Amino acid sequence: LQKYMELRRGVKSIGDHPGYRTFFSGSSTAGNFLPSISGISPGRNHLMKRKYEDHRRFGWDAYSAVSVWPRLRVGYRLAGAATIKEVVSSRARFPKPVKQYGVLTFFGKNIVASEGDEWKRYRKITAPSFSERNNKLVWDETCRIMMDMFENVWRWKDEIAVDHCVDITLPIALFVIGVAGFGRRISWNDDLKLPPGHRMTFKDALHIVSSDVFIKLVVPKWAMGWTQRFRNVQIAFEELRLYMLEMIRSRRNSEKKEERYDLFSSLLDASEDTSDGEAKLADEELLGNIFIFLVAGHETTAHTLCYTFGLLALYQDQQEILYQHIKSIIPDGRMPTYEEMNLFTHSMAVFYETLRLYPPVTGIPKQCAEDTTLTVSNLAGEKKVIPVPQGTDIVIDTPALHYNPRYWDEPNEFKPARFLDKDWPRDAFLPFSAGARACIGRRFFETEGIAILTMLISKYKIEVKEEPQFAAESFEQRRERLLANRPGLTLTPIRVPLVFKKRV
Ligand code: HEM
Repeated sequence: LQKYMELRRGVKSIGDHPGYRTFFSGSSTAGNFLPSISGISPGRNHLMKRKYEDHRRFGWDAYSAVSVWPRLRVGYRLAGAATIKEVVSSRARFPKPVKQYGVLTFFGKNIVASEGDEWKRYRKITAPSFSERNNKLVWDETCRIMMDMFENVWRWKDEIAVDHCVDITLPIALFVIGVAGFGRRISWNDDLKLPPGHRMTFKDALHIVSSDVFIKLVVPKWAMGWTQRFRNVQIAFEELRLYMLEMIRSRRNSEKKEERYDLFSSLLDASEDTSDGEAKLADEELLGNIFIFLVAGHETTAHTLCYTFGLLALYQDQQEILYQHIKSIIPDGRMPTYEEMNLFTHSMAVFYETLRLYPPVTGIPKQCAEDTTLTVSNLAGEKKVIPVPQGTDIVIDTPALHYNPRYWDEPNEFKPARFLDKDWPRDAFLPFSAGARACIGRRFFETEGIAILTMLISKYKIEVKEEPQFAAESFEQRRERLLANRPGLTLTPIRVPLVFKKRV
């Protein structure tokens, strides 16, 4: 009865604006496991599963979500471009709920898990690291990694089949962040000997930390010794920390400082330069921030590449358009250069269309800092002012925004050309968020992604791997199977089996 009264109070505080009324909130631990059950939980992964459908059902581009366990939570899920713009541009009124990110501070405080003056300081110190010189490094190193893969791993074979495309995209993204983030070249056939005093190579530590970070997030400290996998994760975290401290020490001690443009070195330099009176980063903060670049930049990139390859395998006509465009810029198949990056407009359009359909971050949380209101609208063009009490959870529902038919014609279709139109609706495309807290690594990803896509498509044709058990499926069934996803740290493709065929 008490919970029922709480629910009534919550619903009243938002003027009974339509939406979910459930026992568990969608973002609670239980809500992350339970399926959709009326009155109990909106369901696991419901933002991506429902896309725009809940907004259509509740009649507005913002619906409410009121839940009572373990405490009363009142929230809105936004899918209207103008309302979202208002939220992301008012950082003081709608700050980031940093408590939800506390678990990302194992190595130290950082730019993702902070707000207010602390965040401002981190952003100011880290932003210059994402420089033009770093982008060029990203481009050159990505091309080198791809060439290394063609020559030494694929050995220019006519056909390469993979059971799950992330088996390729995760290592590529890891190698790029390894060199452009940490300043350490690691490669496909890396058989580095274990350095003295270490229990794991840098490559293994980086790989385990970035792919199993969720274990560290969900398993309590006292249970980390329970299984071999947990133990390895624990060791990998300790080892990565050790490697990073060694890197800091060796660079501080080296007499002649060579010019380096990886994020780690730039951050180290910036944190030592206190000429403008800014307090320098403590070692813990340096570790915290560089670690967060690894977490934020690895999986997002790898999963986006995986969806891109999957979509191009399904839509052969789109792949051919892309191939012809790439060929028109590098007809002789040579290595593309960083200076040419902006010419690959079709490659960028393919990425944007992939990110529209499969945004890696499906809900961007904000919290309301004061009693206020928001204006929302709907498909019929009606407007309404809704009350937003202090403490309301706001979620920018990227899948709903990206599939909202007000902005996107045939939203379920894969049509990269929509991004070639100079008037495409920028405010309705938020895979990198927007405003002051937008992704700082956007250009890093775009540089890396375009280099990978351009090199791969110019040399190989991507097809769906044929498997006898799926021989009779329709195109729609095949698309659904290939692009099926589950929630993880970021939206995670389940299994994308592909074949890469060498172009003649
Ligand atoms: C497809 C690729 C990527 C996507 C879709 C993506 C998406 C996002 C989103 C949605 C946010 C806002 C998160 C929030 O408000 O909680 C964000 C923030 C951030 N991203 Fe990315 N990201 C990508 C790649 C990268 C890369 C490659 C890096 C670094 C190398 C990076 C570093 C960061 C950092 C440090 C922040 C926090 C910025 C701040 O709070 O000031 N991201 N990203």
